[in-house]
Amino acid sequence: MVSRNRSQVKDHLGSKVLNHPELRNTKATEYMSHEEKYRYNLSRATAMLKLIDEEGMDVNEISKVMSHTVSGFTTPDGNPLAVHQVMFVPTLMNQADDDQVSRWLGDVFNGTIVGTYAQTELSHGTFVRGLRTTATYDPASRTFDLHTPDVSAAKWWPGGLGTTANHAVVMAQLYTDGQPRGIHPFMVAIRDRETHRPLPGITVGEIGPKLGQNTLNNGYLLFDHVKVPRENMLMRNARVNEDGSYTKPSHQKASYGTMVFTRVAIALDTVDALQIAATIAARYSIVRRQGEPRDDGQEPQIIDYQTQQLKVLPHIAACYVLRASTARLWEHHTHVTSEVRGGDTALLPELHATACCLKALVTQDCSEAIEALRLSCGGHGYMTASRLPALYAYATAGATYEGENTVLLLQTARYLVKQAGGSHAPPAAGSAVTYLSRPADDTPFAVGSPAAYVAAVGRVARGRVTEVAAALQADRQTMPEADAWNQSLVQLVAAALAHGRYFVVREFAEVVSQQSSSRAIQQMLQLLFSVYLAHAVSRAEGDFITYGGLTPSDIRLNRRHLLRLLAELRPHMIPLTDAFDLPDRLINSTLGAWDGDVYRRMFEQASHSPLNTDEVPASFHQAMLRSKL
Ligand SMILES: CCCCCCCC/C=C\CCCCC/C=C/C(=O)SCCNC(=O)CCNC(=O)[C@H](O)C(C)(C)COP(=O)(O)OP(=O)(O)OC[C@H]1O[C@@H](n2cnc3c(N)ncnc32)[C@H](O)[C@@H]1OP(=O)(O)O
Ligand SMILES: Cc1cc2nc3c(=O)[nH]c(=O)nc-3n(C[C@H](O)[C@H](O)[C@H](O)COP(=O)(O)OP(=O)(O)OC[C@H]3O[C@@H](n4cnc5c(N)ncnc54)[C@H](O)[C@@H]3O)c2cc1C
Repeated sequence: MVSRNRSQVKDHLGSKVLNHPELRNTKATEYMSHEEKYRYNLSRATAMLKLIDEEGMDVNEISKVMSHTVSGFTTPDGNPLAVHQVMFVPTLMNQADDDQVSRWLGDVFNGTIVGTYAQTELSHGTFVRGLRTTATYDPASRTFDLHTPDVSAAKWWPGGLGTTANHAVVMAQLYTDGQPRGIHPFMVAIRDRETHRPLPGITVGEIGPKLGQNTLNNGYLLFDHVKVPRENMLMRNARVNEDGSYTKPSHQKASYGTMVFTRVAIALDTVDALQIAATIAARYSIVRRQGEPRDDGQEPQIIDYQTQQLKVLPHIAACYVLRASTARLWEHHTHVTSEVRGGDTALLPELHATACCLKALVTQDCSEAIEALRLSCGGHGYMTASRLPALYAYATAGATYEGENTVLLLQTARYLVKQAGGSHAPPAAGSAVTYLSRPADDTPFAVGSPAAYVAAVGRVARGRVTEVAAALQADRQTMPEADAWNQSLVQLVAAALAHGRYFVVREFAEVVSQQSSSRAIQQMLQLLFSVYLAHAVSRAEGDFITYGGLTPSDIRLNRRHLLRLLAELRPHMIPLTDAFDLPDRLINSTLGAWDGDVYRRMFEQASHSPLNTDEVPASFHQAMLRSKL
C-alpha cells in the first residue's frame, strides 16, 4: 500500500474508525467493574487490530489509528493490545532474522500469536544491564533454559501480559559457554494457543489497579526452567550457533532498538493528549462566565482574566511547537532505522540521545500542561467526565515508562558532555549538537524578535552543557567516576532539558520559515512561536540571565511582552484549537464539546450514576440504618 503522510491518514482512516460497525457505538465505562472494562476495551482493541490488518496499514497509518486521539475513543481505559502493536511487532520486524520473521509473522498478523514486551522486573526497570532473568544455552539439547532466580526477578509491568498475550519477547541475560553475554531478546510462548492456559513452568497474571490506563493489562511473569528452542533467540543482531559459539551484534545496544522506537512514538503521541486537553480547556474557558458583571451586564468569560490566559494559551502554542519537532523526530527515526538495517550505525548515538531527550521533555511538559489545564477548569475539571484526569494519567505514565525521564535525560547529558569535551565521534552534518563546537551565537536579545529568543535559548543550552562538562571534568580528577557523575546529576539533567528546548525551538523556527502557502498562516505561526518563546523564558528566568545574556530589564520586558502576546492570541484561541480537527466523539468531554452545551451535558452524565437509579439506594438501608448511627 502506498505510504500516506500523517495528515492524509487522519481524514481517510479517522472516519473508518469512527464509523466502524464494532466501534461506532460506545459505552460509558466509569461504572463498569475491572473485568467488564477489560472485556469492553479488549473487544474494541481486537476490532482495531482487524481493521489495521484489513486495511494493510503501514507504520505511519498505524501510528495514526493507535494515537491517543483515536485510542481514547477505541480503548478509553487503555489498550490491552498496545504493547503487542507498538513494541512486540516492531521488535520482531527489527530484531528477528529473515527466517524468524517468515516463521512468526503470518501467525502474528492472523491474530494467532498475541505478544508483549517483557523486560522490566520487580527489582529492575531502569538499569537494564541488571536484569536477572537468565537464558542459559545448552548445546546438547539446543535449547535455552529460561529461569527466574527469585521473586524479585519476576517480570512485572509488561502491557497485555496480564491475561491477553500468549507470547512474549523476553529480555534476559544470555549465558553461553558459561559466559554472560548481556541482555538479549527471546520469543517465548507463555500460554497455550488453544486453551490460553499458562504453559508448564510459567506463572503469569495481572498486577492490579493503577493511577490510570487500567486496561493496559499489565502483568507479571516467572519462569521455572522453561526450555526454549535455540531458534527462538531473536538473531538479526547477535547470534548463538548450535555449538554455543556466540557472535556479537554490530552495535552493542542493538537489542535496545525497540525502546528507541517506542520513545519516539510516545513523544509524538503525548502531544495528541495535550491537544485534546487544550481544546477542552479553551472551549470551557469561553463558555464559563463568572464574576462581577461588566458594562454589557454579563459576567465575564473566564478566558478574559489575564491569569486564565496564562493558564491556557501557552499550552495551545506548545501543541503546535511540540507537534512539529516530534513529527520531525519520527521521520528522522525512520531514516536512521533504515541506515542501521543496512549496517551503518553512525547516526544511532545521536538518535538515541535525541529520542531520550524529547520523550522526557515532551512528557514532562505535557503532563504539567494538562494538569494546569485541568486546574483552569475549576471544580468541573476534577470530574472524570471532563476527561482531563484520564488525559493527565496517560501523559504522566509517559514520564515513567519506556525509560524514567531523569534517567533518559542523563543518557542525553552523557552524549552532550562527550560532544562538548570532544571525546565522541564528531557529529554528522545536520547534527543537533554542532552548536557545542561553535562560538556562542551572540545575536543581541531583543524582545519581539523570535530569532533573538532562539539565539538566547541556544546560549542557555550551550552554557548549561559546557558548564557541567567542565565541572564533571574537574571532579573526575579528584574522585571516582561514579561520584563525580553523581555530584553533577542535577546540572546534567538541566543541561539535557536545555538542549531539548533548543532542539524544539530550532525545529519550529524552520517550520515557520518554510511555511509559504499563506501569509496569514505564517503570521499565526509566528505569533504562536513568540508565545512559546516568551513563555519558555518566563519559566526559566534565572537560566536566561545566567547563560542566555538577558538582563533583569530584559526579563521584566519579557514578562510584559508575554502578557501582550496572550491578549493578541486570545481571539484566535478557538480557531486554533478547532484546527486540531477533533470531533466531539474523540474529545469525549462534558466541558469540551463543540457546541459548548456544558451544563446540560454535566447533568446528563450525572444521570448515569447507579446511585441515582433509586430515590433511596439499597445501600443506605444496608449500611447506615443497620449501624448505630
Ligand atoms: C506502531 C506505531 C504506533 C505508534 C503510536 C502509538 C503510540 C503509543 C504510545 C504509547 C503506548 C506505549 C506503551 C508503552 C509501554 C511501556 C513499555 C516499557 O516501559 S518497556 C521497558 C522500557 N525500559 C526502559 O526504557 C529502561 C530504561 N533503561 C535503559 O534504556 C538503559 O538501562 C540505559 C538507561 C539506556 C542504560 O543502559 P546501559 O547501562 O546498558 O548503557 P550505558 O552504560 O548507560 O551506556 C552505554 C552506551 O550505550 C549507549 N546507549 C544506551 N542505550 C542506547 C540505545 N537505546 N541506543 C543506542 N545507544 C544506546 C549509551 O549512550 C552509551 O554510549 P557511549 O556513551 O558509551 O558512547
Ligand atoms: C503504565 C506502565 C506500563 C509499562 N509497560 C511496560 C512494558 O510493557 N514492558 C516493560 O518491560 N516495562 C513496562 N513498564 C515498566 C517501565 O518501563 C519502568 O517502570 C520504567 O522504565 C522505570 O523503571 P523503574 O520502575 O525501575 O524506576 P526506578 O529506576 O526504580 O525509578 C525510581 C527513581 O529512581 C531514580 N533513578 C533510578 N536510577 C537512576 C540513576 N541511574 N540515576 C539517577 N536516578 C535514578 C529515578 O529517576 C526515579 O526517580 C511500564 C510501566 C508503567 C508505569
